[in-house]
Order: sequence, then structure tokens, then C-alpha cells
Amino acid sequence: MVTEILIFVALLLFCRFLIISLRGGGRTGRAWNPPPCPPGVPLLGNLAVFLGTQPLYVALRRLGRKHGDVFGLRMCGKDFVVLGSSGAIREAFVKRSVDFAGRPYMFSISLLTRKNCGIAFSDYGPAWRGHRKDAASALRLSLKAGSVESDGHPGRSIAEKTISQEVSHLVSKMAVSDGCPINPSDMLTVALINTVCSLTFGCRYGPSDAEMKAFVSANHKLKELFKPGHPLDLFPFLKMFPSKRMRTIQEIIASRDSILQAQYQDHVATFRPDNIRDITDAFLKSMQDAGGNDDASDDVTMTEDQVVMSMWEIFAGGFESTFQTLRWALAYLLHYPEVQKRLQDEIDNNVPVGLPTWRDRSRLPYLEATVLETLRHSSFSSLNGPHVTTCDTKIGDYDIAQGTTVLCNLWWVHHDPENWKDPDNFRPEHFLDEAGKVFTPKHFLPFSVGPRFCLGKQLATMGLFLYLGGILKHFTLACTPGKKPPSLEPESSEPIRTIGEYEIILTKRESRDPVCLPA
Ligand code: HEM
Repeated sequence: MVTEILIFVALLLFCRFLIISLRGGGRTGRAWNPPPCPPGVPLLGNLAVFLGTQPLYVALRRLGRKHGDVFGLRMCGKDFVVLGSSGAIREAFVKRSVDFAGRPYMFSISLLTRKNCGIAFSDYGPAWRGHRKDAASALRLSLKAGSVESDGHPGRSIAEKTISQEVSHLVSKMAVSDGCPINPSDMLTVALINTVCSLTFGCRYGPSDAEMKAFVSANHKLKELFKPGHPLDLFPFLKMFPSKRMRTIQEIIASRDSILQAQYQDHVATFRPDNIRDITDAFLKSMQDAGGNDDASDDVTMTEDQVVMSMWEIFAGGFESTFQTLRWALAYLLHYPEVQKRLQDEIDNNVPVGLPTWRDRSRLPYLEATVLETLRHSSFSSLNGPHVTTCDTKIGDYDIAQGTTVLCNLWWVHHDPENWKDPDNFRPEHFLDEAGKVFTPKHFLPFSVGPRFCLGKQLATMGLFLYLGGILKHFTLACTPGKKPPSLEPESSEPIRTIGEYEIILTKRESRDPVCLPA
């Protein structure tokens, strides 16, 4: 039976391969000019590039050096185009935004997201536009300045207050380590989980909460699912057979639903439209408002699945990316003590009392530049989220067919010596002009660009700034005596770049104001 199915699939792929091979020249009467494509093998195409042991972004840089900043790949009958320069990425995502705004179908992601509900994995169309708008306005509510303060300045947003509370908790927990080596992941996990939980559904967890721990460990496995070319995505019928990927998907769904579904039910039971407590309430309000709108199509209306998946994306995206980027930041400081010293001097001179606030960033340009340099150098999301073309389109002189999956090599854009002076070194100066003011070079794209750019860009940048500033105000970071700083090579070859576990020693800076728990 299995052999027959495999033969059938091979025949299907062969037919598709023939159709694609014969397509050149036949599209519109003029010559079809596809991007250059490295030679592949019949049927499988360039599958070897996707399944090699090298990280995909490194393999794509090697091919880009030979074929240019726009080149094609084929895998089992599917077309890919790889963009390796900020110019090509901007042309695609900004200039021809709608043409490139789709999301490719991946079987495993569809299983995970209740058939691509939510924002990040839903294809381009009215439903995605509506849900993205709802999520953006929910986030805007958290980021909206609070009432004016006594000094006439705008008050802090709910997001900033929430993050600052968690920074205070973190700093007081760190103080207890008192010079003993610690793994920063444990404390950062609790702090960042509580930041996103408070914002998303108004709840905090203790450090040993079993439900939270299961959720975090399942969340870390998410990155395994994002690599294109997995057999389960190429041949969904393989779901009939037990596999590590199917087990991972089931584990993530079980732990996610045990928390989020319960939070959803609680919020529905206690919802009051005149008292929006958190992001989940803001989603429920959109759902209620759309319910009263007879013009809203079923697709666009927020459903229970849409709300729960959107909660999860804010939660999972917000936690994992900020958590991993902060771990990179602390590791860089162990490698570059002179950057740490300069940061501490800047904070001491400009924020003598209390923790740095978001409003202080005009006075803390080196801290802001360090956050941006961490995003550039670590390039957590090395290949961006995959997009798919929604119609036949172009980049430069090349024709790109509808349905082509688009991969952007953000890691390479961030490390190309054409774009950056000394790109492999960690230098916050990459983001400071001659007057010492922060600027963002056009080659800096950690959050992508165009209609699908990261929804959490502002929240993430603010979180990284406040966490890093708070930690450095109170502690000096060092390696355990006799140990080297952690390797700056990512721990695996996944497109999501994470650094391996490491230890640090935190020494209290005695001259600082005392660490105290938030009220
Ligand atoms: C260091 C932190 C972060 C980085 C580096 C990052 C990076 C990215 C990237 C590269 C994309 C793909 C954009 C594209 O496909 O063109 C993305 C999408 C997204 N991010 Fe983030 N992100 C971060 C934090 C966050 C946070 C805190 C949230 C939640 C509040 C969030 C929510 C999302 C969502 C919902 C999308 C999907 C957007 C869409 O498809 O329309 N991210 N992010």
C-alpha cells in the first residue's frame, strides 16, 4: 500500500515537474525570464540545499554569491525565490507589496494553527487584513501613552508599566544569586513569560508553575517546525505514520490549549465592553463589534479559533523572540566588556535614580544602539517568515510566478560586508551617526518590511531596551572564573538562530540605589 502511494506521488510530482519545465516562454507571449537557478536533480530539484547539514541561511549565502541577490530554487515541484539584499527585499515587500504578501501553505503549520487561523500564518486576503488590523489596534491600546504626568510629559503606557514591573521582579531575583553562577535562561523565562501573559490575558506565573513550564518547553520546540522542506510538509499523507514532528505538533497543541483555551473561556465569561483589561478583551471586543456588523463576511469575523490563535501568536511570538534576543544580548556583553562598561557609564550619567524608562532613550543612545546591534548580529529570524506570491510578478528584470515561495536571507543582509563595516564584530556604533545619535541603516531589517512586517516591533524594542537597561543598572556581568564566554555560534542549524545555554556571574553594583520589589 505504501509503495503504491509513493509511486502515485512520484507520478504527480513528475507531471508537475514537466509542466514547470515546459512553462518558459508560454506565459504571456513574451519570453518568461525566471531568476537563475542552480542545477538540481530530476523530481527532487534542489532538495539537497534544504536538507544539507549547513544552516540554510549559510547555504543560501553561498549560492547567492554565485547566482546573485535574486535566485530561484526548486524542491519537489515547488518554486522558491531567494532574496539576499535589502534592495530586492524592499522591491518585493514594499514596492510590490500585495504581490508578495501571501503565506505558503505548510501542512504542519496548518495542523498547529487550526487551519491557519490567526495572523502570522494566514494567507493574504480580507481575513488576514481584518485580523491583522484587530491585533494591531489591540497592541496599540497597550502601547498608548498613559495620562499626562506631573512634569507635563505623557504617562507610561500599559506595556511599559508591565515590562518595568517585571524588570523590577527580575532584578530582585537576580540580586539573590549574589555572585554565584546562574543560567540566565531560568530567570529570563519567568520574566518574559509574565510580561506577555500580563499583557495578553492579565495573569502571572510563579517560577515553578508546572503548566507554565510545559508551555515554555513546547514553545521552544516551535522553531523546529519552521524549516522548509520537511517530508511531512511535502507529503502530508505521512501524518498517518508516527513521527517526531507529529509528536512535537501534538505536544505544542496540548500545552498551548490547556492555557489559552481556559483563558479564552474565562475572558468570555467575565467580558465587559466598557472595561478592556488586556489584549484578549480587545480581541473579544472586535469579535463583538463584527458580530453586530451585517456586512462582515464569515471569513473576516473574529471567531473563537481566530481569537485563540491570535492570542497564541502574540504570546508565543512575543515571548520566544524577545527571550532569545535578550539571551544573545547578555552573551555579547560577556564577549565585549568594553561595551558593557560604556553602557553602565551612560546609564549612571543619565539615569542616576530608578530604572531606565522608555522616555529616557533620547538620553541613552548607546543602549538603544546596543539593542539594535543585538538584533542585527544575532539575526534571530535568519530567513524571515516565508511569503508566497499572490500573482505573476517581477523583481528587477526577473519574472516570478504566482505561488512561488519567497525566502529572505535577513542574516546575510545583516552580515554582508557590502552593507556593514566590520559586520562580524559586535559594534553598537553601526547604529550611531557622527553626532552620537541613533539611526537605522536601510540594510537593517530584523522585523522585515511591507504589509507583513512584525506586529510586535515596538513592543519588542521597548522590552529589550528596558530589560537590558534594568539589568546593567544593577549588575556587572562576567563569566564564571576559568570559563570562556559562550560560543556565539547558534546551537543548531535551524533558521531560527538561538544561542546554547550558558552561565553568568552577576555582581551587584554597590553604588546603585537598592533593589526593591515592585509594589
Ligand atoms: C526580537 C523580537 C522580534 C523579532 C526579531 C521579530 C521578527 C519578526 C519577523 C522577521 C517577522 C516576519 C515578517 C514577515 O513575514 O515579513 C515577524 C512577524 C510577526 N511578529 Fe515578530 N518579531 C519579534 C517580536 C514580536 C513580538 C513581541 C510580537 C507580539 C507582540 C510579534 C508578533 C508578530 C506577528 C503577529 C507576526 C506576523 C505578522 C503577519 O504575518 O502579518 N513579534 N516578526
